[in-house]
Amino acid sequence: MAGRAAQSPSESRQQSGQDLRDHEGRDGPLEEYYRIPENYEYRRHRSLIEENLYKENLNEKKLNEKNLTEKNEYYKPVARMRLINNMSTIAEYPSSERRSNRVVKIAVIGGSGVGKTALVVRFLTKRFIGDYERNAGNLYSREVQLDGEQVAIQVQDTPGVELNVNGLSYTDHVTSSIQWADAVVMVYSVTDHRSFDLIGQLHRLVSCNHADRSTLPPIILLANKADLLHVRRVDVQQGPLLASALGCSFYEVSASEDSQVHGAFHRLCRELAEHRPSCVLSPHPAATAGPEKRRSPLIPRPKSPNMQDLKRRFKQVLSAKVRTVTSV
Ligand SMILES: Nc1nc2c(ncn2[C@@H]2O[C@H](COP(=O)(O)OP(=O)(O)OP(=O)(O)O)[C@@H](O)[C@H]2O)c(=O)[nH]1
Repeated sequence: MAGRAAQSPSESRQQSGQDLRDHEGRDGPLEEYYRIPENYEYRRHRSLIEENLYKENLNEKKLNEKNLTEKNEYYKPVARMRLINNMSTIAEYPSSERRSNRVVKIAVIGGSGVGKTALVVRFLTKRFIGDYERNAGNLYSREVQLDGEQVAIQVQDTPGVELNVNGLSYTDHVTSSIQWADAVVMVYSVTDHRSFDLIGQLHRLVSCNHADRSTLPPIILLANKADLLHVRRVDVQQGPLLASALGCSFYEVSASEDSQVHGAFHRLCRELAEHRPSCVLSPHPAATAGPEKRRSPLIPRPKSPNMQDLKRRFKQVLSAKVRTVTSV
């Protein structure tokens, strides 16, 4: 472990940490924990608007109530969406009471758009993100039970690597993630032969950049998007053949259908435990560091799309009142 970067590549970029509690893919704790409370300002606006509109026009009040209902409904899905969208700002170490002593660091590398982020999010939250947004490299964290031990798994998502005429094209983030990691997940998409073609070179990149150059870290190869049979471009046999040539485990997975994703990540953690049984896992920083800085427990409240409208209407109501007072 000597010589490894103590901090994750994303650590310095994390502006506002948020806790990721044990959500195990269940809606309950997730909603409960990430629910965004109505704030005072909003409640004040709402009551004033309701009161005045009721006096002014019943139909308009109905319309306003509809808006407010939509607004309240708006919070829940947005809160959940932001869990996904803001995972890069989630604290590396959950402030769970069940604090783990150990940390497993995994880097996920592969071509662009192969589904790295979708796989990480699927593994950590059991949810699928259908939207594509090119990522610049985010760190995700979750606590799990691994062979009876509470372990913090940190997964470093990395920007997509490209293959061009000069060879591999990648950012420093990719190499620093490999240096930081205890284990590596290489991903290609079965729908994109180019992403498969660069796996051999990615493997070389890992062997050149891993902190402990004498031995390779545990590596698994994932063939993602297995659900997209109709646009398949990489034969079923090619993946296992390449994996055995490179000496790594192979899984054909689908982040979209949650096929094999969890099993693959768990297998990697087990391999890691077998690989270095005594010093396999980095000690959890909290176990060695002083008291942890307190982090804000909630995700920043999203801006309401109706707030501008509410403010405008609020002003209208007030100016109407002023007019009434002046005319009296
Ligand atoms: N059908 C299907 N779509 C998937 C699967 N995994 C990912 N996708 C979709 O593929 C697109 C790219 O997924 P991402 O997870 O953003 O890919 P990425 O590798 O992180 O991409 P970069 O940020 O460019 O490196 C998204 O639209 C995902 O919804 C899968 O297993 N099946």
